[in-house]
Amino acid sequence: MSAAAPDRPTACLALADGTLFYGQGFGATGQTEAELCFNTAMTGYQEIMTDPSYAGQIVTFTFPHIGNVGVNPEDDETADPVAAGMIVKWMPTDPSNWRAVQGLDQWLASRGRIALGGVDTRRLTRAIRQSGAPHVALAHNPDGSFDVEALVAAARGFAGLEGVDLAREVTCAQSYRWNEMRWAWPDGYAPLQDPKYKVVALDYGAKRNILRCLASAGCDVTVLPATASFEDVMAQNPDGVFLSNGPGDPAATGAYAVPMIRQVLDDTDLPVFGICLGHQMLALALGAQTIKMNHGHHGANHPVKDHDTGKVEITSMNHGFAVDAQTLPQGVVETHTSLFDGSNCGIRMDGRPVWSVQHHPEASPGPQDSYYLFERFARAMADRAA
Ligand SMILES: NC(=O)CC[C@H](N)C(=O)O
Repeated sequence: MSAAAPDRPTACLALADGTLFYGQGFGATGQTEAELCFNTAMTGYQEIMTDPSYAGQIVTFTFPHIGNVGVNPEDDETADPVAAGMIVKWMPTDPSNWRAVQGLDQWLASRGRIALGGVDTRRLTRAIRQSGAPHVALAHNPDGSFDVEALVAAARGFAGLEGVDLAREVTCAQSYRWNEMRWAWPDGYAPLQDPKYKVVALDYGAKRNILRCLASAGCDVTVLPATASFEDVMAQNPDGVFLSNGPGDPAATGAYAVPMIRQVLDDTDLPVFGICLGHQMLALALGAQTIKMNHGHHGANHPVKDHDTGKVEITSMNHGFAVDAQTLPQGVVETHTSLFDGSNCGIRMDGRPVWSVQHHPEASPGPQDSYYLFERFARAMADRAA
């Protein structure tokens, strides 16, 4: 199939500035509004689409061949796709992989997610880089008729992600215990074995592989809803507290998450570990500020420097906000920075086992260079118990 827009387009993407991209629709029909980002990962589209951190966003994949391996039940990061939609250069071909149970097209359709294929994703990516992540409306209509003015108006009407607490929408309704470890060939996910540390994980939109990595590092994880109180956390009698990734504006989620984290820091000596939104929550609780980035970081090959060891880790990234390193208070050390743009990628409290990173060490999808952070968390809990 051609990468050029088909003669009779069945989907249309409108940017708030009025730019239009026509192509071929797949997945669900209808219309959706969101912020648009691009992701440079070459693999892992199913994990990306089901990462709850993508709520409120449509993902443009810069890698042109997306959908080739279909979808399977093991690679979901949560029960349903959470990204609002997807944009690809080439229309997906029939899946060819022994793990596939469904094609990407049917999977998206059955889960109500709209997709657009056959557009020039390089042009779209350049537009995002130059002008910042745009607000967009994406319509898929098999009869090919589009009210373009209404579509542009819908894009302009999208309120954006700033000030929006999306963690509340994707968090679990009730607490639960996690009981699965990381994937190991040939057996797949093994059940939790011999956990040594009791960990409470605050679910702001947690990816399953984070919970698996914690389990593989020896943690018996109880997942609590994002709005859990300090008392709810302490009722679990934890050895450590984990703050998950998640969607939306950290400042908005911080309105209720920060006071709880502050109390953990003030009233306990528990090790604390945060990832992505959890990193931003910890930074806010320590008195720093977060900022909206131009087009964020979304990919699986981002170099990050660990200042403690001098080592560079190749990481998985997905964030549109960042911790403003200029606002880190005394007693908080910048531990990691992005080698792409120098933005903050990690902090730690001086002299305490309290730290967090902006990147995704669970790497689903992505390289596994940063798994050591889970083991470091386990060691901190062991040291505290000793
Ligand atoms: N992956 C995440 O946890 C993302 C955090 C936050 N929503 C951001 O976009 O920066």
